Amino acid sequence: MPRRVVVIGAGYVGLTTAACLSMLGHRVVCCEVDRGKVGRLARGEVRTREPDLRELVHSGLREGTLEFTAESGPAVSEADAVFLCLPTPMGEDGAADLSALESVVGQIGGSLRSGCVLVAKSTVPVGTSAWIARSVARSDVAVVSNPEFLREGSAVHDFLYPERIVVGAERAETAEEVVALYERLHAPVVRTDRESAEMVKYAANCLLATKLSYVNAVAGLCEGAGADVAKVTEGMRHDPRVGDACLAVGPGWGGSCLPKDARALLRAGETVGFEFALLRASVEANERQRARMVSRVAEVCGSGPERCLEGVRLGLLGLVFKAGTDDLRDSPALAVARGLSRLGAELTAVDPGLRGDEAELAGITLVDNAYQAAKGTGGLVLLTEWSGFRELDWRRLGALLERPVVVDTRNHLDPEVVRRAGLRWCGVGRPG
Ligand SMILES: NC(=O)c1ccc[n+]([C@@H]2O[C@H](COP(=O)([O-])OP(=O)(O)OC[C@H]3O[C@@H](n4cnc5c(N)ncnc54)[C@H](O)[C@@H]3O)[C@@H](O)[C@H]2O)c1
Ligand SMILES: O=c1ccn([C@@H]2O[C@H](COP(=O)(O)OP(=O)(O)O[C@H]3O[C@H](CO)[C@@H](O)[C@H](O)[C@H]3O)[C@@H](O)[C@H]2O)c(=O)[nH]1
Repeated sequence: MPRRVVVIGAGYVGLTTAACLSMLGHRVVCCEVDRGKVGRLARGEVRTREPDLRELVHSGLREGTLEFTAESGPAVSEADAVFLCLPTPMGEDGAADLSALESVVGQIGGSLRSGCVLVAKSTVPVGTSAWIARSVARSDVAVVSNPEFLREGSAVHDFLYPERIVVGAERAETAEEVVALYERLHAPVVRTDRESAEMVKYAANCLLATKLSYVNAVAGLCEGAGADVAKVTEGMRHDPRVGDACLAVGPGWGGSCLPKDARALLRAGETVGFEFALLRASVEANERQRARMVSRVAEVCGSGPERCLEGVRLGLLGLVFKAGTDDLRDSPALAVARGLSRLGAELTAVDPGLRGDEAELAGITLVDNAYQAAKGTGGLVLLTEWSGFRELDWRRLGALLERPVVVDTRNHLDPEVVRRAGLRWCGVGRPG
């Protein structure tokens, strides 16, 4: 049955949720504090780089099932369900910063329609939904935890074809109201209490992070032992208990979620007297992985016996945290770039996801293509796995480079193709 839904926050999660729920037949109002963004979205200008998102927003606007506003009051007073899709970034002590959530809950609590369900979709520490319920302090409003599992770069697809929908509620009837919003998705539903739903999200993200740290560590071991991590992971992935996902080595894991969620879970453990040593080791291994990639580039591209990078020009292929996004938040690629810069390297980069006006790029020259990035440099460093990097003309690149070498921190390129063009290819955990 079509419902009146309000989504608060028009970021990756909020805008995707709003656009997809309107596509599923609900009447959606998306509230956003950034008035500039509201104006742009209302005109159909979608800057979030996600496949199919612009088309869904356009269709919702055209059909009149999707609206954008900066004023949440009128919309929430008529809504059957209000989704909180607000940022929960890392606070100073590592815990999730809930200030955006606190301020919105304080603002809207009194305006919610009687019978409305307030849905916490942001990633929040265990106990937050119960806290929201206490703050709203209304027996006629239910608070439900419904964490989101979409990945950037495939947000719309992940929302519309979820592996599972997790709904944590105090009462079965309220859970069913949220489940009904998604009925057209035919996804498996996990019904639970609010606290367990909140924990599912952290436990899942932190397991993925730990798996990534593990595979990066196996790559390090392969180097010393003379094994090839590509063959090792190929041999592992056939076992369904290991699974196919998160086995690609890289310069460490990053993005807006995994690092902050790992820190938040560690902090949450501390507050209840539980030292999550395994997770802490994963976080530390991830820091070492980023540093290891900086050292690797210095070994290969540095000069003199010290392998010094002072004044060495390097071309970087990719800066965003993974291919398919424009997101630089906690990007391992950017962290490695900064590490190289601290050692005195001069950096030119290309990234198909970036426009060039990003503040985080301080000191890195962004150019339009890999050939410009390579020209006159003492080596290329591949940091993000954009598919276009596989199609490059390596002979042409080799001729432009002062030193024909590429450090591939993601084992993304075909080493034979690169070598046939006369360049040295250095991967991670692989011979060469
Ligand atoms: N990005 C992801 O892939 C992803 C996936 C699953 C879950 N999450 C979680 O979802 C939550 C949101 O993440 P995101 O990546 O969409 O964040 P985001 O930073 O992309 O978007 C948040 C939006 O909320 C807006 N906002 C801030 N304060 C507001 C207020 N008072 N009123 C209205 N709007 C306000 C911001 O302007 C911004 O547009 C976080 O808890 C995150 O951990 C993110
Ligand atoms: O085989 C892999 C897979 C990922 N990564 C890296 O790991 C990080 C995270 O990747 P990914 O999980 O694809 O990105 P996100 O979009 O941040 O998605 C994660 O974080 C979201 C926010 O919580 C969750 O909803 C998703 O389920 C969870 O996968 C990135 O730096 C990737 O480059 C690898 O190095 N190798």
